[in-house]
Amino acid sequence: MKVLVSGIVDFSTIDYPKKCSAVIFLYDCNMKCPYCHNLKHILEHKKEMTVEELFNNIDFFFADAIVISGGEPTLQKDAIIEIARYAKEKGFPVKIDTNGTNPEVIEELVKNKLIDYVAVDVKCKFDKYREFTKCEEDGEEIKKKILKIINLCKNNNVFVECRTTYVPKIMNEEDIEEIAKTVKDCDLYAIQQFEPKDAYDEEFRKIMPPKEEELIKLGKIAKKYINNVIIRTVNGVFEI
Ligand SMILES: C[S@@+](CC[C@H](N)C(=O)[O-])C[C@H]1O[C@@H](n2cnc3c(N)ncnc32)[C@H](O)[C@@H]1O
Ligand code: SF4
Repeated sequence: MKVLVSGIVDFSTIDYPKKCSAVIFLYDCNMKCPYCHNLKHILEHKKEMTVEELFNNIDFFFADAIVISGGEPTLQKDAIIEIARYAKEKGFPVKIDTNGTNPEVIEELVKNKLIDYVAVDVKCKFDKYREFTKCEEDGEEIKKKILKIINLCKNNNVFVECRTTYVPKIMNEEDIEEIAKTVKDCDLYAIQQFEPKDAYDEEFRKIMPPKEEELIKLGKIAKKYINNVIIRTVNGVFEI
């Protein structure tokens, strides 16, 4: 089985909450989020390797967990199943970052007990989804898929985080309120501070990141519907 890999980070303290993780960035994506700081790198870097070669390329001196990210990792179903199995055999907890478009892939991981933590991005209000992310699905389809992932995780004791990267002017309080109402059953909702530096769309590189006070205000809106809400900023993680 070959995996298409765009990059590896041996050691991260921010990608798997409360753990030091190695992060595997898989090639390609089925969305084109204008704010994405990974997409350009992902599309420009593609290395084919076996799962064994992939793990031989990771320095496990510090890492005690594996994060499978990208790009959109669920586009490589067989590869992520093999990566997760390999990681579990070595005793590592496994987290996946996904845009939620392939719940059947998450189901396969969950049902085979290959995953411990699922982080699903909820990009914006659902009626803006197709225009904002250039995805194939309409907002209602995306909503059903995200809810399916939340249910799957909840029913199988897998921790499920939903998260939104908040871009000022493009998004507003209404987006956060609608998202929070929809994903209210998740274990954790995170509002992430947009970082403009490497945004895929150059117009987004000119947008200032939201201030912490703005994110706290949005967090309080989400908190009306969800118990466990945090904001993630360059300065750290703050509970609301
Ligand atoms: C690059 S995505 C990869 C996984 C998956 N495709 C997804 O969208 O969740 C990983 C995380 O980075 C976040 N992200 C992307 N661009 C960002 C930016 N410019 N500032 C802050 N977070 C960003 C996404 O919202 C997502 O939570
Ligand atoms: S944020 Fe995720 S879904 Fe959006 S373009 Fe980047 S990798 Fe793809």
